[in-house]
Amino acid sequence: MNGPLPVVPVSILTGFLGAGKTTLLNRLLKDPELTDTAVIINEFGDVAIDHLLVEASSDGVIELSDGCLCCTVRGELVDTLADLVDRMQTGRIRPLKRVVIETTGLADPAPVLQSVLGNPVLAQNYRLDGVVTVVDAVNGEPTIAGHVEATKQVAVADRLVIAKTGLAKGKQVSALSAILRKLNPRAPIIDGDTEAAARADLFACGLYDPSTKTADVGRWLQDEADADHDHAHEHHHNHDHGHRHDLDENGHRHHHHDVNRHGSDIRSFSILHDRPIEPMALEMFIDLLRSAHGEKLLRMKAIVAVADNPERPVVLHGVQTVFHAPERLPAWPDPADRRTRMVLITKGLEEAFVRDLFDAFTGKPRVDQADAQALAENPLAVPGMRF
Ligand SMILES: Nc1nc2c(ncn2[C@@H]2O[C@H](COP(=O)(O)OP(=O)(O)OP(=O)(O)O)[C@@H](O)[C@H]2O)c(=O)[nH]1
Repeated sequence: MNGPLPVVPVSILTGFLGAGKTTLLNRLLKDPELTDTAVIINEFGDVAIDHLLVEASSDGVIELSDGCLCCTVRGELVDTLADLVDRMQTGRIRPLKRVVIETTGLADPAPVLQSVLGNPVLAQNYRLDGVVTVVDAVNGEPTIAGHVEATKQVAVADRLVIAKTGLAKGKQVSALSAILRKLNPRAPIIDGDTEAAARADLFACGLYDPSTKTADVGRWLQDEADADHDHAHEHHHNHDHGHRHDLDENGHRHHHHDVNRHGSDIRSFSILHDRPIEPMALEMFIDLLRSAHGEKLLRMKAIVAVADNPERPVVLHGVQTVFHAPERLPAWPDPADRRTRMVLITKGLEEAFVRDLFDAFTGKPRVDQADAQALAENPLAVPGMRF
């Protein structure tokens, strides 16, 4: 390619677990204005599902499922952005018009911003063109109250999109809007069901300017810039280790090592299953998990081979106590891998318990475990949850 490449705008799409980021992205990617957009998805956990569900051409979606935001950001994200420049320069891909980075729901957005804003090499080819934060109309208020990451995601935003307004009750949306306004006085609040949330210009925010945000935002970014220096040194010695980071109540980040733990009791794990699952067994497993432990289930995402039609997998989404209506896909996104994959992010709920429950319903025998028949006698049911 001749001549310098145009500087590519980078958008950050964030929001807590299950808020509706991928749904919004899928809608936006239908806008022809967003052709030649690269999407970088960072998933928390060891089995990635999101990239299968983003309806863009597969070579336009890059998956970073390292699981650790600050490692990913300092390493893989920067490498990925640099690699895209290289591919554009050597003509292997067409010049990109935009890059969208969808963070994990548990992401502290400050390190993501800092790595794009603060990297002198990337700054030659990219400019940070704004942060879009999705907030769940139903779960948003308790989520912000309970998770400092969610507060930070709101505070750094240039645009706040409230998703699932159609599911909200009473004054839920106005109460949530008042909270958002306090945390972020300037960002427009957009109803996710309106046309404004379906057009590419949602992403065109103009050069990211922390001075338009609350004083907290500037402080968090400064913390990251300072941590960058120490962290680079630390990683030089510890690169192969897992990693976790906790935020204290002021949003300061502390580093620890363990790949799938963000808080002391937050865990991510996955379940893989080779054989199609009977619809009834699946239904009962979900019913029991949701009704008995929904509060501890921050997120559940699954692509499932159901025995009644294994060629057409079912996608399941659980967000705390809310289970969304299951969706039948027309076919497997990757025909070479038709295994059931389930990713769970829990707070205070043990992996072994969930695995045993799943095994009981899918027929894996265990002498010390109630079988599916016994568990089936539990009369709990989720309205609308039928396969
Ligand atoms: N009714 C309704 N459901 C929605 C809306 N937005 C998202 N959902 C549902 O909410 C669930 C989670 O949506 P996703 O888009 O996967 O959420 P996410 O923020 O990408 O989730 P993570 O990547 O796990 O953090 C899915 O079942 C969606 O269909 C909305 O505006 N209205």
